[in-house]
Amino acid sequence: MTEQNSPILQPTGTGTSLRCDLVRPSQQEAEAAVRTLLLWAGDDPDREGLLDTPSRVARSYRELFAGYETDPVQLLQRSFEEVAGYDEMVVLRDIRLESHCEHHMVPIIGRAHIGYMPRGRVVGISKLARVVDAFAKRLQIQEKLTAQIANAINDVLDPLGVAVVLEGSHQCMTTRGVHKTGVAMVTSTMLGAFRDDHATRREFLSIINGRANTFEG
Ligand SMILES: Nc1nc2c(ncn2[C@@H]2O[C@H](COP(=O)(O)OP(=O)(O)OP(=O)(O)O)[C@@H](O)[C@H]2O)c(=O)[nH]1
Ligand SMILES: [Zn+2]
Repeated sequence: MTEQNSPILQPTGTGTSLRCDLVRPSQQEAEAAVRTLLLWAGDDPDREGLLDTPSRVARSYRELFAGYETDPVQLLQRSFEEVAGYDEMVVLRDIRLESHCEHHMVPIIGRAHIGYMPRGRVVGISKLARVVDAFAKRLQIQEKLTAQIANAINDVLDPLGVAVVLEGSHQCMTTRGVHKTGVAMVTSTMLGAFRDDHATRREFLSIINGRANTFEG
């Protein structure tokens, strides 16, 4: 099924706008779907412990997939020009990453590292972490997530360059399927100076590698 005709809300293109032509089912319909899955798993949705599970899962989905409600462009709109001529790279490393893979709907846990070379304007650093969440709290593959974060920062801030590196542990590989633990998927998108200038890229990579490289998957 292609992105064009997929019946779920999802980002288009490089990923800052959402399809709005899709109708969200009611809470009641979502709960009925969870009930069906409980039966499918082989359990009894009417036993005491599972009675509230459909409504909990529906609420939990709102939280886990809150990124569909967030506009990353808006998050990056507020920037500051009073930086006393600061024109070196800004790096935010080890941003906790929590996402869900679009194939199995199980967690991807890891870290994001973001660098950019400001062109006279900087953004509040928490906004970079919020942009990670805006895209991560959707159904994702890691390559697309990486590109979306980098492209959003590049499009809105128009910096001299952007670098995004993600390290992710995919639970669809650790708790099911091939069952390989301790595997990190590493993806990167380098734009502008980080793509064209080897020294800039090296400086960024040495900054993000200057610490213990472990995370809980
Ligand atoms: N490239 C990429 N692959 C991913 C990502 N997350 C999960 N996958 C892979 O997506 C693939 C889906 O493959 P399928 O053969 O359709 O699904 P499956 O039968 O459940 O595959 P197994 O996981 O091998 O059991 C698997 O190889 C996953 O490891 C991701 O972020 N990027
Ligand atoms: Zn998966």
